[in-house]
Amino acid sequence: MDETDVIVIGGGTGGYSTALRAAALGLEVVLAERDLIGGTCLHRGCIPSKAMLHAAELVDGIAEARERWGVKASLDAVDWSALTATRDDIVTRNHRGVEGTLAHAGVRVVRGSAALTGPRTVRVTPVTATGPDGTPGTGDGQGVSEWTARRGIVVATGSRPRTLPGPAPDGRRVVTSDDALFAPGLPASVLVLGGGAIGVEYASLHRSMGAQVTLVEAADRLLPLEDADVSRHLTRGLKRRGIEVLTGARLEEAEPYDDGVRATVRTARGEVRTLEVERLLVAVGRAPVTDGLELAAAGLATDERGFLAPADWSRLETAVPGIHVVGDLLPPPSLGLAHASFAEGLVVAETLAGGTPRPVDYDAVPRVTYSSPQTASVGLSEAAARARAGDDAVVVNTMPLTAIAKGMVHGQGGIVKVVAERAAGSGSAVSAGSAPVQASEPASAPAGRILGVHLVGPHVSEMIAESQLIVGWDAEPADVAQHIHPHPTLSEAVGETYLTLAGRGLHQH
Ligand SMILES: Cc1cc2nc3c(=O)[nH]c(=O)nc-3n(C[C@H](O)[C@H](O)[C@H](O)COP(=O)(O)OP(=O)(O)OC[C@H]3O[C@@H](n4cnc5c(N)ncnc54)[C@H](O)[C@@H]3O)c2cc1C
Ligand SMILES: NC(=O)c1ccc[n+]([C@@H]2O[C@H](COP(=O)([O-])OP(=O)(O)OC[C@H]3O[C@@H](n4cnc5c(N)ncnc54)[C@H](O)[C@@H]3O)[C@@H](O)[C@H]2O)c1
Repeated sequence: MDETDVIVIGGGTGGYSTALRAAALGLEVVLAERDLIGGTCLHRGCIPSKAMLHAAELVDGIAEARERWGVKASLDAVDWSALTATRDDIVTRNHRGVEGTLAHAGVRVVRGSAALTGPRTVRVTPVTATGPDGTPGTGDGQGVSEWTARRGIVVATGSRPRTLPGPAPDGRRVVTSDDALFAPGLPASVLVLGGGAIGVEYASLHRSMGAQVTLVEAADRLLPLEDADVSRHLTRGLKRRGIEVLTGARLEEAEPYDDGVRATVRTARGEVRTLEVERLLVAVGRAPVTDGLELAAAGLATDERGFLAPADWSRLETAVPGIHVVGDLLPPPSLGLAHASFAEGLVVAETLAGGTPRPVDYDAVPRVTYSSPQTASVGLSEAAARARAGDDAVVVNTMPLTAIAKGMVHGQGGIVKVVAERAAGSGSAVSAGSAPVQASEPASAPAGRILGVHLVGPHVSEMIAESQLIVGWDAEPADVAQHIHPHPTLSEAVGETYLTLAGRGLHQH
């Protein structure tokens, strides 16, 4: 049995970030990975999907150039194999980069499937499989190894697509987000089941590439965890692009046949619709991965949904002292997002090195959907703010992006919505479409601390960063309003929204 300071199980974003930070703090780290370093995000999630969505944006640009700007351009065809080659090259280069960074940091990567054998011990059994992109992972190439962790063990085994009873994914007609990447091409028609981030992004991608798309969501709105106005404006934007959006709808039956899938959907109004589509893409969430981990050997068990919950959220430490958990294996309020897992990795590594890092503030983690239109949010939705602080304690200011010149240039609609605490002693409320706060009354500016910011529209993924600092630093509109936004940019709409909430509105009326 070999000894090390820290053993990390799983080399996705959660695991490798923990390993890197722990090594940087001088700890000896072993990282066990049974597939490819980089995990879901790099090989089957964030990176390949955003690469394809970038190509989709270029395709949409051709239509916009022709229809709005008089550019005599047309789309001949999308060469799927060229598109996926570029995508895979980006993934491969990132994969090599992360492996190189780990090696440089001195992290020892052991290729194999890890199981707990006690509260401080792990066994790693080699696996022979290569990853989905065919690239072999790195490792020591040794046989079964047994490790004792002097400081602690970090479980970062992530998640996989959740499937439903009914036809199993076959990689061709019924697919998950994993299979959709490696399918030989894009279908002419698709039913996307699930209107969370994956469903919305893949519906958007397929539509850009010319497919007929029906998006079916069981809840009464898309992105049901986001602010209701985000769902509303996103739905409007997707419908404008020709995507059929059915919310409050259920898939009753799906029957694969030679060339596709015959699906029966019950709509919110109780109508039964039969759709024949080339592909059914199931995007109904992700399930935590713990198979082969042998948690019980360390005295651990998952919760009823399969997550490994920490007993101490501030240190992300389980009920067994010294065993920590990061990433998609965590239940809510963790968010199933790569950047949340990076933050969790930092907290756990610094804890294991003897520090007392600030816990992750899940309310302040930005959430982005890279569809067309995009959505980007941070902090509380209006409903959550009202539920937490009370109806009278909240003010809201919403501004359409088309109210500013750059929004008109883009011509895609969208909104900036800011949710804030009502300032003490302020009587007036600001809300969508209401009269602006008078500039002559700056002392009675209605808004205090900013609780949430919600954006829908083009490029808003790149615009959320300032609001993330504003929410994270408990800023008030008056603190922000004096900082000037460049003209003409979409970000001006954010600045103008804060100006109004500070009682100094310029253009908003
Ligand atoms: C289509 C899609 C798009 C996404 N887009 C985004 C996005 O744009 N932005 C964003 O923030 N998030 C996005 N996500 C979510 C993001 O991918 C996850 O939150 C993130 O990958 C979680 O990282 P993790 O380290 O917890 O788990 P994973 O990345 O799943 O890594 C876990 C690793 O553990 C390994 N493992 C499992 N069991 C064992 C074992 N017993 N022994 C050894 N190794 C083991 C696995 O092989 C895997 O490599 C997306 C997800 C999907 C599916
Ligand atoms: N841009 C991003 O940050 C990004 C992109 C993709 C994925 N992710 C993350 O990956 C994870 C998985 O994403 P996801 O979209 O699969 O999961 P999700 O849980 O976010 O959304 C799943 C959706 O499917 C719906 N649903 C469930 N069962 C259904 C059914 N039978 N019929 C119709 N609808 C049904 C749910 O109501 C929900 O809205 C999430 O944590 C997500 O945040 C993030």
